[in-house]
Amino acid sequence: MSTTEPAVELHGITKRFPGVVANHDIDIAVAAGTVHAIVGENGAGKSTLMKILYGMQRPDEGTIKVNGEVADLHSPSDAIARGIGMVHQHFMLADNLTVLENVVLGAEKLHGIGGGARRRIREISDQYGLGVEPDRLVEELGVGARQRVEILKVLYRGARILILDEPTAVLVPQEVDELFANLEELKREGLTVIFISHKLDEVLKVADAITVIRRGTTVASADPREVSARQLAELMVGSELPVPELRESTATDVPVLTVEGVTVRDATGRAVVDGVSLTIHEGEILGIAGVEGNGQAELVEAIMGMLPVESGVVRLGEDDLVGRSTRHRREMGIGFIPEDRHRHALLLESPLWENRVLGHQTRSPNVKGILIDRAGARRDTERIVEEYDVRTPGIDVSAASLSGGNQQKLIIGREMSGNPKLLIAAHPTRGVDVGAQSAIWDHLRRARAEGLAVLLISADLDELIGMSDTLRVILRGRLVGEADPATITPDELGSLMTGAAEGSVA
Ligand SMILES: Nc1ncnc2c1ncn2[C@@H]1O[C@H](COP(=O)(O)OP(=O)(O)OP(=O)(O)O)[C@@H](O)[C@H]1O
Repeated sequence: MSTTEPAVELHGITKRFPGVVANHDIDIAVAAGTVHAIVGENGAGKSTLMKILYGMQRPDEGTIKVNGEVADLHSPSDAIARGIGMVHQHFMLADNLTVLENVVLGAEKLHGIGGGARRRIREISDQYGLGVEPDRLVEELGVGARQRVEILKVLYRGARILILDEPTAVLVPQEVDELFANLEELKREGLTVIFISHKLDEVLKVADAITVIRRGTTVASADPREVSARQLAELMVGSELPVPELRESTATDVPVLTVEGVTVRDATGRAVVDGVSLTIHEGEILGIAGVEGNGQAELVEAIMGMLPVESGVVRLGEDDLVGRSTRHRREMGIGFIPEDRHRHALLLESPLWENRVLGHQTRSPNVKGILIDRAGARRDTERIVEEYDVRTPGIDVSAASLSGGNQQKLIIGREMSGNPKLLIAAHPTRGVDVGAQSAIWDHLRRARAEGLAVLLISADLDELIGMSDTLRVILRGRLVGEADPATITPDELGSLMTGAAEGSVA
């Protein structure tokens, strides 16, 4: 470890929200020129801490030092002025603009909007091996390339300290390797990277130092050369490292979901889902692997009735779903965990118990006659909070006040209630810590043993391989391959997903 001044020192940081102490007396020193990982359970306080360091939130107590100087950060622009940049998990780029336009937006004063800016972008791209082309349209770029644009955007503004929020959640293994190579470049140039991750094996691979946060406070510093993923998980949650595994098949030959020749077109007439056929049986989990943006989201939306299908058949059991509303489909027995929980699964400003009712307002225990049964809904929300370990001070706080992982646990509890026949699960454990993830996998396994059919979409290839009975690969809207989850490795699956390998891997 370097003996120079730490790039960032957080000392005695405390942040309170009504009913919750999100950060309590946190001390962290991040050495300059290193990659420093922050790990911890859902709700441990990681995002809050990063928001404080990026000036988005003010601590109630404590001091922040940047390069040895006390920094009073009132806003992200204060943070940027100190050389701190943040790359959010949800990319914030405008699709219909070029890379250059995206990068200079709001930073026109630095190098203009023309040749000077283009030169600077090329310079940064070359310096750190980012491979960013200033004149490409962002919509033409894959996920990994977009992330590199986000990183470049931050560097363009002069950041020497980068905060990355779960940067690998959306990447396939090959892209993760590329990102890590980029981080090495940044380090070599003396930059400092702080990142949050739930993927402990990746943390061990790339971090120089690890800080574990538990229930709002720093409980340990771990040396990645000396701890195992299991030990790290134990430091975080005090329990064993789970593995997603289900080998004994419970699949029957009773079809629950039948999709035949389904095609969906986007506004420009392009087939985003192109003649997709699949069947999921009782007790079967069918996983779909694909690089984001290859039609899996549209397939899910077509099955849920959120996008019209141009042709093809979608059946639940014997019942034709085409033309039915999303609400009707839910009432027929489909649970739905959408990809974008903020847009499609939660009313952020509403209390947890109202979110329990959302999408389930016509079903027990939420109704009595034709009226909402407030007491019934509240009781059932308490049950979900208990069974799914949703960390919250109560069921009357707003969904917005929960940490990301705890919001997700609430949604899963809601969608698993009422014993659905089919569960459509898009990235069910994204942003969820290892302990909660294993609990969710257990819930899914149990429901599967009782006959639940699941369509699983996930960017977490270990989850996809570990949980699926049947594994299909989607590429440019078509199902292009089938893989055997018992034998395929994440790397092989990643190659199928990017089209680098053809056909099926037995
Ligand atoms: N704006 C807010 N209002 C009230 N409580 C909040 C707010 N933001 C965060 N909290 C609470 O602070 C605690 C820490 O949340 P934070 O989002 O920092 O956790 P996290 O470690 O990032 O979790 P995750 O891994 O689930 O994203 C949680 O109990 C959360 O409910």
